[in-house]
Amino acid sequence: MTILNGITLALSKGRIFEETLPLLAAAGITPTDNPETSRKLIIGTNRPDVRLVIVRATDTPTYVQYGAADMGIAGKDVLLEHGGAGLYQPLDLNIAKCRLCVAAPKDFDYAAAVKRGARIRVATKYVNAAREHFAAKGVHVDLIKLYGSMELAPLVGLADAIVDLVSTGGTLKANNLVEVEDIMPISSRLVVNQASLKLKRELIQPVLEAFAGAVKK
Ligand SMILES: Nc1ncnc2c1ncn2[C@@H]1O[C@H](COP(=O)(O)OP(=O)(O)OP(=O)(O)O)[C@@H](O)[C@H]1O
Ligand SMILES: O=P(O)(O)OC[C@H]1O[C@H](OP(=O)(O)OP(=O)(O)O)[C@H](O)[C@@H]1O
Repeated sequence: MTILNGITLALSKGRIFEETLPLLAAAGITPTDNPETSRKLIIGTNRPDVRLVIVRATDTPTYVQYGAADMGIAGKDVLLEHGGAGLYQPLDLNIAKCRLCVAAPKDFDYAAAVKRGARIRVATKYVNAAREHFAAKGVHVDLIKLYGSMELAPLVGLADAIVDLVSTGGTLKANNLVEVEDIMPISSRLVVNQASLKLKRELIQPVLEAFAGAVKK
């Protein structure tokens, strides 16, 4: 349940939590525990009217959609798969930046396979974004849903290619894969429950403005 006289913000551990700390600081919010070391899933802050809930990155939009959290921070990749129902997305926070791309083993000629209209087996966690991308390009694919370690799939014959997030390119390189198509840039967005925005505007609006002022261009 959300706190009636306050706001609940859903965050995932790791890069989103770390990169959100400066934004929270700009809004005058300091968490009282570190989710990396604490096992607590509800974390208080220096402000009695603001609390954090620690969720899986892919679950953030769901908590906010159903009002279990008033606000949250989620990657565009996650929002594309969720669909965005019930969510207001007022702000690109420009954090957790990476890109969604198609990658394949060095010896797989992706361009040639596309050209001859072959059916390509693609493993990914991002089936909605992948389906849309390949449909727009007229590429025939069989999508295989995975929940992580996509880079392994082409190495063991599960797929010809993958759709995954890339940042430094280090993970692709370590697994002898190369990027063959860029799909879109990814960053994390602030999401707000549409009802909370109306009912708790006086609490949410200042946080929104502080975040907007602290966003790095
Ligand atoms: N290598 C990366 N560099 C920068 N940002 C990234 C990178 N990988 C993922 N992200 C972004 O950070 C978000 C959170 O990633 P994180 O690794 O914390 O969760 P996850 O392991 O992908 O999700 P889940 O725990 O639900 O499986 C992703 O949704 C994406 O938008
Ligand atoms: O291009 P790079 O800088 O190597 O980053 C890309 C990797 O980052 C993400 O994984 P993450 O680090 O989130 O691991 P996880 O999916 O196991 O959480 C993504 O799924 C890639 O595997």
